[in-house]
Amino acid sequence: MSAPAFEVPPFAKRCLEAARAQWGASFEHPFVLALAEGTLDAEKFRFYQMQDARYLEAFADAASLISTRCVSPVDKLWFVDAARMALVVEGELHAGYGEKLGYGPEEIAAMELTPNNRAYQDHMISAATRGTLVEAVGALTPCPWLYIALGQHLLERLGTIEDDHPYADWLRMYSDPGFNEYMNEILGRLQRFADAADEAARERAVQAFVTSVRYEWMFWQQAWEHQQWPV
Ligand SMILES: Cc1ncc(C[n+]2csc(CCO)c2C)c(N)n1
Repeated sequence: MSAPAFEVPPFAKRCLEAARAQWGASFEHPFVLALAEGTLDAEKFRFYQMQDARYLEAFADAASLISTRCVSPVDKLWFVDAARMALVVEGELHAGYGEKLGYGPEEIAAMELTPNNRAYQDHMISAATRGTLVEAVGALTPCPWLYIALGQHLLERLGTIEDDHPYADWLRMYSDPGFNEYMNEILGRLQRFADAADEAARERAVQAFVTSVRYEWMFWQQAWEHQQWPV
């Protein structure tokens, strides 16, 4: 086992403990297993990536909204940067795959969101606008945390990511140790905002975190089944 890649403060531990079963389910999802093995159907990956491009816009909006609610300029700047990074860094990953898989910004903008994607986005934006600050950050945190934990876990399992692996760019992006600092920064803020809140607000933040972890699983699922609206 490698050393822990980043610090997990007590409140983040409490959140993770509350979401243990849902968190583990993502690691077992057939989409994730096939992605790691390189056997994932390209059409499923294309569907996922296009939905994800729109999801990242909502992540950036949630982070921007959170920045307006922070008091300290250092905290504001961190969330503004997180919004920017979601659009720029991950946008590059999407541009690369868009070229390979044949989709561009117009198709992404015109595409209908799946029910699960829409629900996840609405949950994050609702927590960012209607929740307390700790609840807003609680809803946002599973997004980077689960992917980075997953990326590091898959890298450990695969040993190395071969250049000819069809999803090498995706796997390399999320197993990049550069994200460890990002995780220390967001989990440290989650702790500080939890410390400044009352217990009722902390419990709501835990529940918002668990809900986002559920939606992370549902995001794999909507791509796996090419989810459609029932009517
Ligand atoms: C559904 C979904 N969940 C999580 C991520 C990963 N992610 C989104 S923003 C961010 C922080 C760095 O920009 C990370 C790691 C994703 N792409 N799609």
